[in-house]
Amino acid sequence: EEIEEATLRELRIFLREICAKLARNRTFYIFTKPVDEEVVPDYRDIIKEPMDLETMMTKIDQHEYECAQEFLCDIDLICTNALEYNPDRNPEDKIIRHRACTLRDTAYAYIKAEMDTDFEDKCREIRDRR
Ligand SMILES: COC(=O)N1C[C@@H]2C[C@@H]3O[C@]2(Cc2nccnc23)C1
Repeated sequence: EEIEEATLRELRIFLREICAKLARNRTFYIFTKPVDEEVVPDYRDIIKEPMDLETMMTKIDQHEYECAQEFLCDIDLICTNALEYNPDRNPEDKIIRHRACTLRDTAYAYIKAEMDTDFEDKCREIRDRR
């Protein structure tokens, strides 16, 4: 109902700012857009559920996140995809794995630092009720 819609609106505003801040960080450039299948033809043979920050921004606008935990699940997906597709000991793979882990840790830190725990609890209660 109306109070709940106001809460979800506030969540979307908060998540857009977190998502934009991550996308502005040049360390995370490789995660800002979907991996181009013309550039990397086998990517979608290996990674069954691609994810990136631009797709996440669209999901926010489509009301697909009802709490911060669901947003962080997609951050985790970006990270595990990168670890799975780039597993080798060569320098390029190591760099992208390090960037993926840094993206994950930075996202969790931003949300913990800037989100009221009882606001997240309220979002989860609304989600669980629906
Ligand atoms: C999240 O991004 C990734 O997991 N990848 C994996 C691909 C392998 C490597 O880096 C990527 C793009 C690319 N293009 C050309 C040649 N090699 C690469 C980005």
